[in-house]
Amino acid sequence: MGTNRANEASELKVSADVGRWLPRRSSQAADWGAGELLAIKRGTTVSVVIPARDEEKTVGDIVRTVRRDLMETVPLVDELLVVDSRSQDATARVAAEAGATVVAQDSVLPMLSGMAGKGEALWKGLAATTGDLVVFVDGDLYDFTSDYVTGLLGPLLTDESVAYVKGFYHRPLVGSSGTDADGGGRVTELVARPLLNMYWPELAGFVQPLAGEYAGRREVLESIPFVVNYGVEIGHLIDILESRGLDALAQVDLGKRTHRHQSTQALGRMAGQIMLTLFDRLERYGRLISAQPPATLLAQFQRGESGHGVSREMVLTDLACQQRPPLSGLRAADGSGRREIA
Ligand SMILES: O=c1ccn([C@@H]2O[C@H](COP(=O)(O)OP(=O)(O)O)[C@@H](O)[C@H]2O)c(=O)[nH]1
Ligand SMILES: O=C(O)[C@@H](COP(=O)(O)O)O[C@H]1O[C@H](CO)[C@@H](O)[C@H](O)[C@H]1O
Repeated sequence: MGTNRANEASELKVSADVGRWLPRRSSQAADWGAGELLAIKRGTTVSVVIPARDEEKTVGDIVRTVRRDLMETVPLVDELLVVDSRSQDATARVAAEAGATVVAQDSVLPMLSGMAGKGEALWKGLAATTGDLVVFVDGDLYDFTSDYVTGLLGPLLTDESVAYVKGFYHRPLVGSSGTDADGGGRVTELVARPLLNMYWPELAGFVQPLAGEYAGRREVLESIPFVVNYGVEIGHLIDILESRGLDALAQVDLGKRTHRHQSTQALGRMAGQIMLTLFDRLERYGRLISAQPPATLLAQFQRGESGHGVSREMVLTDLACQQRPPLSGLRAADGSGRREIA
């Protein structure tokens, strides 16, 4: 099997474009200090948006860290919003007590019927904030530091040709039997990376294409649709590549990222959502025309009362790729010209 490490002389190589992109658009969080960025920031405003569904255990520390380091000590961040994504726990209270502005996902743009999903929370967070630059940080992180935010802002504040920055990190998989130092990112390694390398090899240089920490210019984020479920990240990457080119994208090494892990079956549903998003983009951008559109119903089997002759419970989920339109279109329709339209 033709396998080689990139630094060995061998016939296998990523494309010349990716080879040029990697050193030019990859950096480290340590390259960007909060004080230096504050000096560069001037009139540019920054919003941090945290999508949070049932994150009472972790969201408070993340909020306190952003407030302490990047709003009180160095006022780099102007707005800190937690989007309470239909939580059943004390996420909203914990986030508010820690100093965040909190908005219920379904209360944003209430004229629209609410939808469930991470992408919905992110899109509503974008609508409910006003910053020129928007930083998205997951609410289930255990080792978040404010370097995540300064690292993501660095390329955006120092290079106007950069539109969108993804974090990357080592991703331990923490389980009951111990920690696998690089076992995390299971859907990334098993689904997203292989498919992106097959159909969008221009994106092969992204170390963590599904990273939940990323930042972008508002005008860019408001110009693209948001898949309302876990397909949101892969949808962003493909849409921005197609609309603005690879050089508008960058990535920053944020060190290590530990987060709450979902079950294998939950990741199966996530994988299906990501695949359906990718198939939707394959059709949208003419990279693959399928005679038969993929089905969206996923059947999974769990221990449970017998049925269907297989002595397991069959659990059905519709993974359809539903999406919100670019916010810029809503704003135009709203006619108010107001940046915040929620
Ligand atoms: O419907 C949802 C699903 C997820 N999330 C949040 O999105 C982030 C990433 O989701 P999750 O941890 O479930 O994904 P994973 O990191 O396991 O891939 C977390 O802060 C979740 O609370 C959300 O706000 N709404
Ligand atoms: O990268 C992945 O494979 C998944 C699952 O990570 P783990 O295997 O639980 O470490 O996590 C990411 O994927 C989601 C879909 O794009 C993002 O929304 C999450 O923020 C990100 O953690």
